[in-house]
Amino acid sequence: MQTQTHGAGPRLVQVVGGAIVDSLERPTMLLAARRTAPPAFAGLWEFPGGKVEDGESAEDGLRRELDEELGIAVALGPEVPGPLPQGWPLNDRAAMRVWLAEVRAGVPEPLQDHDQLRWVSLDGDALAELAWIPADFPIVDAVRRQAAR
Ligand SMILES: Nc1nc2c([nH]c(=O)n2[C@H]2C[C@H](O)[C@@H](COP(=O)(O)OP(=O)(O)OP(=O)(O)O)O2)c(=O)[nH]1
Repeated sequence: MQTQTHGAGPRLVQVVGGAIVDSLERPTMLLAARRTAPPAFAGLWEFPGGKVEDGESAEDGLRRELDEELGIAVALGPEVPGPLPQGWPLNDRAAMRVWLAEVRAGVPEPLQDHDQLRWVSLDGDALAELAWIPADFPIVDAVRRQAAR
């Protein structure tokens, strides 16, 4: 697991997540993934991804997690920048960097850590009505704004 310090700031576990869209060129749908564990997060929706390992870049960690969890290879698009150098705050111990991404090989399946995947329109209310992990709501908003550019 990788933790990062920035100046005198706190050590945060670095998590990475994929905002997988149907097309980086013209995004209309986002792939949401429903977690199976731990109990506090089971049944909530998230950006597939996970913790960056020691010696691994954030981007490589994201590619590895998306391969393990969904069985896909992706092309990464722009990062969805958060307020911290480590991306988006998740809790007092972890923050997540998020990239837009497009599937390049494979068909996403819930192989590990999820029991359901769902393509949801970036327009309209359906996305915000999903039961996301609470920390993810501002990220979902930012993804929508970035996808609309
Ligand atoms: N992947 C992911 N994790 C999130 C999101 N939002 C959020 O608060 N988290 C939290 C949940 C976990 O505490 C942490 C990520 O841990 P994880 O369990 O996905 O990491 P991992 O796949 O590397 O799993 P492990 O090795 O610790 O078992 O970040 C999100 O959108 N995606």
